[in-house]
Amino acid sequence: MEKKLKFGIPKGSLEKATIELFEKAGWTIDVHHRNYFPEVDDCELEMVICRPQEMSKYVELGILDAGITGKDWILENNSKVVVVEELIYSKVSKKPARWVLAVKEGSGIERLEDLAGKKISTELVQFTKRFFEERGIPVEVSYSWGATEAKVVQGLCDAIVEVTETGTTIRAHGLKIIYELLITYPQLIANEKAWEDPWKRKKIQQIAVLLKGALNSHKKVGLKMNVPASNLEKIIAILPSITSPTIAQLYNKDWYAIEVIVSEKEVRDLVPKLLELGAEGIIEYSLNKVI
Ligand SMILES: Nc1ncnc2c1ncn2[C@@H]1O[C@H](COP(=O)(O)OP(=O)(O)OP(=O)(O)O)[C@@H](O)[C@H]1O
Ligand SMILES: O=P(O)(O)OC[C@H]1O[C@H](OP(=O)(O)OP(=O)(O)O)[C@H](O)[C@@H]1O
Ligand SMILES: [Mg+2]
Repeated sequence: MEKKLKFGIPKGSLEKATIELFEKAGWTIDVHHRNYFPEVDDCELEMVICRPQEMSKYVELGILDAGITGKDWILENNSKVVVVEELIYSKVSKKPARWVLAVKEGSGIERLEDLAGKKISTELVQFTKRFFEERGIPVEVSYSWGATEAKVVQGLCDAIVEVTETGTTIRAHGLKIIYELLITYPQLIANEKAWEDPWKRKKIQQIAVLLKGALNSHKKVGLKMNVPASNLEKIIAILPSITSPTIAQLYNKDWYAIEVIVSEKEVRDLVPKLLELGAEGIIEYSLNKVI
């Protein structure tokens, strides 16, 4: 029988970034209009689009073998799953999403203790309840279906526990962050039984390595150049190489070819220095993966 791994793609905030990451990693995922079972160009994979809030429950139950969701929802659900890899990406940036406690500017609420007896609105109810219980601060936590920032502005609650990436929404509502509860990244999680199955584990690891490799190549480029033997050491000394440089002697010449991976923004300062030291034929190329 043909083997397949059932893999969950998060719907919503992370969907686009996740599909783009898979593309860079080598898998094309085609989402057909209003269909939650996208096509993927790998007969060993079956993709399912699933709400990130529920993903860890499905992975824990084995309905999905593996999937990607935020650390926040795994903690909220208290799910028993294998965390295979933390993947550093977000909705629009590589910055982490942060769950913060925010209040109306001028509310007089400055510290966690000031919230005793007050109302908090959030999507992350269980996590927030546990957070305040552990600190012995009695608060009333109620579930918000979204657009949470508006609720504190309207006076429906005294504070919110909300996720923020760029800070735009918090700023747009004139809110003030008074505490950071959790930094969250997407995590690749696996069902415990699936992880014990050698075929499934290998497939999950293949995905993890390639997704990580695709993320590692972010804002990095490859540089290739020829350098005279007389300046080889000087040139190597100024190369901010992420990996050790590859060096090969050119045929029949007192010259060497050097290849390095550097961060994209270092190139503009590096190139003039390399030219000064006699480097020639400098080539910069983009990278898909760094593994
Ligand atoms: N603006 C954001 N920037 C970065 N990450 C976010 C943002 N909003 C949500 N996330 C992260 O994406 C995951 C899913 O978010 P969330 O639970 O809010 O659902 P959603 O994808 O935003 O759906 P919807 O768009 O319907 O609200 C969570 O792990 C969360 O941390
Ligand atoms: O810091 P920022 O970059 O502004 O991002 C934060 C906003 O993004 C999410 O909203 P989402 O789009 O998920 O809407 P929702 O309120 O319907 O969940 C989150 O709930 C914040 O409102
Ligand atoms: Mg949301």
